[in-house]
Amino acid sequence: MSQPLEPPVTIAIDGPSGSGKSSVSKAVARELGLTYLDTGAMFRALALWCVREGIDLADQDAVEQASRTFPLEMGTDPAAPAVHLAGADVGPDIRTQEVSAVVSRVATNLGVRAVLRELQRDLIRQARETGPGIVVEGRDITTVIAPDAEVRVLLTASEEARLARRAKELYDTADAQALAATHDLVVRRDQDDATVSAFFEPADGVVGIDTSSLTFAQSVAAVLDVARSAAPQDQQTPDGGDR
Ligand SMILES: Nc1ncnc2c1ncn2[C@@H]1O[C@H](COP(=O)(O)OP(=O)(O)O)[C@@H](O)[C@H]1O
Ligand SMILES: Nc1ccn([C@H]2C[C@H](O)[C@@H](COP(=O)(O)OP(=O)(O)O)O2)c(=O)n1
Repeated sequence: MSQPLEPPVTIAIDGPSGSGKSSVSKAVARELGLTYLDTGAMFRALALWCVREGIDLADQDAVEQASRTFPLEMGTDPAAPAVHLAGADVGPDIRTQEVSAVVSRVATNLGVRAVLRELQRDLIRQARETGPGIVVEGRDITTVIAPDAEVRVLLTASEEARLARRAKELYDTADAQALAATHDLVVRRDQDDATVSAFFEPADGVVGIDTSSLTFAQSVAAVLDVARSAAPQDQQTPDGGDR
């Protein structure tokens, strides 16, 4: 039997759009009794805030300034991961196609990334100080935000599988029309996002899991297997070879 995970633990999960990050991360957090942070929701909330405040997304300095002051509150309960702006629940608002279409403009702003990086690290630190740990998902968690996480996973899936999942989610079908409508929200967005983060190939020490031909339950089980077989840090080889 593998070594059990010893708290506090950070499970970092990255991957492209539709690879299963959000749904799998929430399920893993619930199963292991950990909290959950959706870092994509932070970029989405900032994009929504800028749209509502009339801040030009092309004005890099203005958007960076907004990222320092916008009234964001992130919930970390995996059963109900709420996102609030100025006290109002914006969970559904940040996932509209309007926000999805522009969020990469905010996420590719390097000033914004530096500001949100500190917020994300603070939330991880708090979770580790006050509980057994956290599952954090995004594009650069395994590489930039928490490269020292006890468990690091990159979820991937073929473009075809990812498009079909998103189309089914949005249009309840993956017919040709739905796939075409989803293309911009998945493929174009990933191309843009990949200019500032590397999330198509696992970095050194990161376990890659291809979910293309897995069911949702199998994807969750695969990540739980990786988590449960991660040896405590002090028992790992210097090059992380036993991850
Ligand atoms: N094998 C699978 N692994 C993960 N998610 C899957 C799988 N098959 C279908 N899905 C579905 O794909 C959709 C996209 O998953 P999501 O977690 O939103 O991805 P991401 O956060 O990476 O964009 C969800 O509706 C999810 O339930
Ligand atoms: N750590 C992160 C998380 C998300 N992003 C970007 C990538 C996406 O365009 C947006 C929204 O991310 P989100 O994970 O919600 O996207 P999807 O679940 O794939 O639709 O933010 C990022 O650049 N870095």
